[in-house]
Amino acid sequence: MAISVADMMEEVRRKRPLVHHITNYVTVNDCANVCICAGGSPVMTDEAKDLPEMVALSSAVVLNIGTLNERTVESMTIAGREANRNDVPVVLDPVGAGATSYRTSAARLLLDRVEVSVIKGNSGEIGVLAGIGGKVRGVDSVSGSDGMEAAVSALAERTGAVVAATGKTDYVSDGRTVSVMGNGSDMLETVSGTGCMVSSVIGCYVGACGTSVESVSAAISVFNIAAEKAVEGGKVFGPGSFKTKLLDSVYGLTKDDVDGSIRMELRKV
Ligand SMILES: Nc1ncnc2c1ncn2[C@@H]1O[C@H](COP(=O)(O)OP(=O)(O)O)[C@@H](O)[C@H]1O
Ligand SMILES: Cc1ncsc1CCOP(=O)(O)O
Ligand SMILES: [Mg+2]
Repeated sequence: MAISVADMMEEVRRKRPLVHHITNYVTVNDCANVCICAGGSPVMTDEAKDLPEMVALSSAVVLNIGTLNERTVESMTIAGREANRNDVPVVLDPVGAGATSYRTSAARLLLDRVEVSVIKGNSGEIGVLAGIGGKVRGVDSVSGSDGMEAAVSALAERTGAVVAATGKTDYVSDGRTVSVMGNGSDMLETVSGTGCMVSSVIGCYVGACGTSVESVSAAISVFNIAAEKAVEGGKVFGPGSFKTKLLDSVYGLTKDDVDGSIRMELRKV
């Protein structure tokens, strides 16, 4: 029988996967904290000499190009290749792909150099990488979600990765199955880094439960249900209090919260 989202949440908390990140300097602390709240153990390092041992110890590697530069793209290549050698899943967050040609080519270069297990971006970034013409301004998607179900499936089929596109509706596919999810809160758009945080939570879930449409979807659902619960608590007065409540809510989410709120549909491609 397939393992439920609530059971995967418990599995992550039980296994406490070590999630290695090379990520951006805007949201790095939020990624570390959400990783702990979700049940994982974060570590951030991008020094080439530190990478082989750290990656070998890790349950997952998250590569986030939000504040990329020539040195960190090389570090991401080293970390990704070490992860491949050690059978450690790699999550790529192509932040800002499509906004500039440098970001788009860096995302493509990493996909060429590294066997990536999960590609997770907003709908604009995934639209660009899938070739359906998403629009990205800075790090934000300015495209709608038209065609995303086909886009995630096509990119998954082309790359062999599980592909996730986030937004008001979230889509995840491995090229055979697509999951379509409707949890979340529009408050998530008022805080920088919620997409980066989702990538860290995905790192926890693939690290503890393996890479699949189900585990990636579970991570997104847990994060988005936590956002709903944060707002329902009545103590959110704006983006600042929302971010604090969001972390509390990821930390305290119960199996009943998940089972009572989840909005996820699995479809065959
Ligand atoms: N309008 C919305 N309503 C509900 N959830 C949203 C909305 N926009 C984004 N989200 C959620 O916020 C998180 C970040 O998604 P997104 O804004 O697409 O990424 P990014 O921050 O990388 O641009 C995801 O969990 C996504 O499902
Ligand atoms: C604002 C900004 N600039 C470079 S990285 C970054 C954070 C992006 O976070 P997210 O992808 O979660 O919106
Ligand atoms: Mg993002």
